[in-house]
Amino acid sequence: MSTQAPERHEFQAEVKQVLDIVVHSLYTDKEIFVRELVSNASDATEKLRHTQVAEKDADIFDADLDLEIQVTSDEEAGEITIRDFGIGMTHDELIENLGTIAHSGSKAFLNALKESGERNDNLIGQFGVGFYSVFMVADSVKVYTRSWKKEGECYCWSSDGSGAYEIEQVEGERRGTRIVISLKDEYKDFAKKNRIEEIIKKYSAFVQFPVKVDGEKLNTIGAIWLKNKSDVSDDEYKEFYKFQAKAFDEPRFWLHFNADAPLEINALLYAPTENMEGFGFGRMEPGVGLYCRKVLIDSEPKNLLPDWLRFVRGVVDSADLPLNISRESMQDSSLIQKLNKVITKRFLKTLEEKAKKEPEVYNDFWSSFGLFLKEGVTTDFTHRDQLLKLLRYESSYTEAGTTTSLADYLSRAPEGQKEIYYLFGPSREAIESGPYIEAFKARNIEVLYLYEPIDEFVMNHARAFEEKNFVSADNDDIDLDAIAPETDTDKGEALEASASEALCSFIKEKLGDEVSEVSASDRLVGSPAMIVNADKMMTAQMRKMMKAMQQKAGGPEMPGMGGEPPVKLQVNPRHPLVKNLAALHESNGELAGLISQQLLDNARIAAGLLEDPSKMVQRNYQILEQLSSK
Ligand SMILES: Nc1ncnc2c1ncn2[C@@H]1O[C@H](COP(=O)(O)OP(=O)(O)OP(=O)(O)O)[C@@H](O)[C@H]1O
Repeated sequence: MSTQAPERHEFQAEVKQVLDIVVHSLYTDKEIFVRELVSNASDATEKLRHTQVAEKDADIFDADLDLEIQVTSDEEAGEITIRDFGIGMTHDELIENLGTIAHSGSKAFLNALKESGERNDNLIGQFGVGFYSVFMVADSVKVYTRSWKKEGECYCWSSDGSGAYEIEQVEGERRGTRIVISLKDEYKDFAKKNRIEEIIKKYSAFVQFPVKVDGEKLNTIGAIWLKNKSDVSDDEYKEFYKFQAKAFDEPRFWLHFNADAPLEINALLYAPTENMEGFGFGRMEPGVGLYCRKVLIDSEPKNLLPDWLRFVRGVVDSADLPLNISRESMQDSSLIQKLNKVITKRFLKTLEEKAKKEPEVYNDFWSSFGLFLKEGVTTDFTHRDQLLKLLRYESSYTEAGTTTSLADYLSRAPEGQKEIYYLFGPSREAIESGPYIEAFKARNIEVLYLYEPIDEFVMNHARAFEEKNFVSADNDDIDLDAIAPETDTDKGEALEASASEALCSFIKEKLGDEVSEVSASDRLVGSPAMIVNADKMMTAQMRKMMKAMQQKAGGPEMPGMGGEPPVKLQVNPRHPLVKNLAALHESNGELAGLISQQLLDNARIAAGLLEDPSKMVQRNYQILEQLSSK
């Protein structure tokens, strides 16, 4: 019997949007509404169980109820009821949870919808619209609920899925939530007992509480992470991944292990196939659930794994966890730190083994998730050495699209090579057509190719691998001749030393403050000139990137970042253009001056340093004009 008149509430605008799409969608797997509601029932029951164990003297309403999920149906009336004895909801929680879009699933759905820019029914299946999915099949839905807190009332929330819902106070509900679904005529089939049984078996095999249809328990698999590996089939592992991570992809691989020391741990960790961050869905939240003897402590514990492993999904169960500890203090506890250490180490070891025994699987993983490992190198000192072994890069030795490890790189390096060389560029083609690689190629010295902005930070943070420093190949004081002689010695005559000196001082005079030094170099083979970097800490690219970041942020200038610092220019005394210039600067100083300027700008382009080409284009015309007049 109602003690107050029903209240009418409008759904929040975003919920209306979701409901409109859900109700009118042509998505074919309508049955997923059962999965969503059973999963909500299970979550609510988990929360209740956690309260029971964590707060020994919590005053729980209806404390003696069994923790199970009951499903009943009435085929004739076209009705399904899903009931749990979980935490239930108060009046305000009903409004917050079922009237707004505060929860994760529907939010991700709306974002994905915006991203894909068009109506895409499949997104419902991929992201799950949670509770609202019931309106794909229901005419009306009633949610009877009673919160676990001793003091409280029972309520009935009801809606037909159009713009509004009602909340009414009712009497006599037990603790938890009872959802009564009145099916649309065309979906009355779902109320058939065998149909609902089939759906529950399909989607709810891993639910941690008994799911009973008309009193008969259907789900039997339960906590597979506590089982022996030999008792779990690959299909069960895959299904559990989809269930636990609410994933729509397959797992790439998984790691199932238990340990007794220093802590008792049962863990099942998955590497997903898809990198959702790569799809532009924003930063992933950690998704490895933390359990103590099957009791969920926290589904998204923050510090259980390092941040750069946030793509990993799965379950960690430790019998050593104290249950009566708040989630907040749990996050920083030394126990979590210990778990973190053990699990991270094991996961990294698995990656190392994959790389060794199944290189294709690892390389595939690397191309989707390598960025996370690179992030690890730059942020996680503890695991840096292990992570460095897992890095993969293209190089001047590999084919396009294939990569090398740092260890393999070193195994090929000539005896005298004390450093690991890399070049950063937008693509393989860009790096290979630039001037920097020439001298290395001419001596068969391998250079790693870095394509992503984070790579330079990786090199900078890591500094060295197996005591060999990472050095950018555009650095000015690399003594290549000390490592290996040039293989092709037939490069034509070089300018006389005196002529070359005279030319360098002419160029320096013409370029003024734009260059700090001009010198002849035998590092160049096919290019006339290049800019070399004298800053050991920062490559020119990195300097440019930091400056851009700074300008974007509108912050104060970092020291050493203001204006363009003068660059060091090296010219190739064997190159015909340079030889011509040596003769020209005596007969036609004006044209030789213009060509010197052009040489510098071309070298800037090759180094990725030319920001405004307009001056260069004007000068280019001047040069062409002078040449064409001859
Ligand atoms: N049976 C239930 N008992 C108690 N609370 C519930 C129940 N069903 C839903 N809720 C509440 O309503 C909220 C919204 O549910 P919904 O299924 O739409 O999203 P969700 O489960 O939070 O998100 P996701 O589907 O991404 O896990 C839940 O977060 C929960 O707080």
